[in-house]
Amino acid sequence: MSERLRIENLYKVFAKDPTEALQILRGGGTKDSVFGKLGQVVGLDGVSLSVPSGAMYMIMGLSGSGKSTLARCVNRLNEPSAGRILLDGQDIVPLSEKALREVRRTRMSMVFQHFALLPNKRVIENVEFGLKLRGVAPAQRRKRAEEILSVVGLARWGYHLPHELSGGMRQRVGLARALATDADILIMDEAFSALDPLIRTEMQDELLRLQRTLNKTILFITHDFQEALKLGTRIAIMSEGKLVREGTPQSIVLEPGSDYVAAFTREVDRARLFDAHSVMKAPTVLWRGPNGIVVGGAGGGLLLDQQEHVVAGLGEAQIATLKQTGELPAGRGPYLCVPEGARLVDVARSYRSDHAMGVVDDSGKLVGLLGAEQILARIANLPSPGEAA
Ligand SMILES: Nc1ncnc2c1ncn2[C@@H]1O[C@H](COP(=O)(O)OP(=O)(O)OP(=O)(O)O)[C@@H](O)[C@H]1O
Repeated sequence: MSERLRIENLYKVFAKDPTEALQILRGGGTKDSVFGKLGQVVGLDGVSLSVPSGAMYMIMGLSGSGKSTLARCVNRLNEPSAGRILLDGQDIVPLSEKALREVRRTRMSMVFQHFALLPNKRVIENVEFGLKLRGVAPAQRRKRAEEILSVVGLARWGYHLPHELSGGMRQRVGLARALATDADILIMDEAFSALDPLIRTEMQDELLRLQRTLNKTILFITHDFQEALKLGTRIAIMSEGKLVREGTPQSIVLEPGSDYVAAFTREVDRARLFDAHSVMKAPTVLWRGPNGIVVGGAGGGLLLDQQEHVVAGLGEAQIATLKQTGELPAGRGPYLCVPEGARLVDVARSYRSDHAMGVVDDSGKLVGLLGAEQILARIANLPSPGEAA
């Protein structure tokens, strides 16, 4: 996946002259030590990250950790004190105010927590707003706004005023306004945090649905780890202005790397987070012949064709015979195959103790084998069987 946004050693000190604070930070000092010595607040302390094109990239952390400052530096509402922000390879930090306005108008859109709609303008005019700023002709922008309102499920609400809509609907308008400009980067700052829990879940599902077709690069700020896990393709966790952990949701829960991050992961529903790929074992080849390949697994084995697609199961007795004789025995056993992206909760539902279970990729090729022990160990957060504690 190509890189859309890259942040290199970004610092933000809220001070007229950040020189001394930067020296302290670069010399290993902390946000606290800068405040203690200089009375200056550090927003960002040497943050570097890379956002792939099409990512739903979550910036997560406790209040005051620097999430909003990071987002505001990216769209340059905050002036970075040092560092580079590369948008498709171009550093936007040194850009003139005029060039910056152009970047903001055409390349990035914001969705805010409290919607930031114009209260006296109808919904459709709010959605058109970014296009108007870009100088798009009235008829054309109206058509685009109508299209995008129907994408977010508000086709019938265009001629209402924002206050006539519920909170969830207003946030759909905020989303529609951001999507209407066709900017490829969306910055969503706690966009769903003000919504009631049920509406919030609905909006999260809606965003996931939209993202499947829109494929935007989304920087999503949240203080809610569950939201980060649900939406994120990658998560960056911040503390005291620093980026303390970055990775996929599964990798962060598996290896938090610090007590600060581990504290977020305790309540995670592992069965819904982890997939078959994350716990499967590499297939062990037991036999290879002109008619296929036999690989071993819990509850028996699997017979594969030469393309490594599963064609049959082999029971434990048949595997024992094969091991004794070195010949492929007659008779076949039951088997199951699950896609590598299947969540463990669904894998567990289909599990049968007397079936060998294969994990297959999109083309149906076997990529791993799965037994009950691996599934249970991951759900219970125990070391996987065979793994050191
Ligand atoms: N304009 C400002 N002037 C001075 N300090 C600021 C300013 N904006 C933010 N800060 C400070 O920078 C630090 C990071 O704040 P920021 O708002 O980025 O955190 P956050 O993780 O987004 O928190 P929250 O979830 O509460 O919004 C905090 O210590 C905050 O007090």
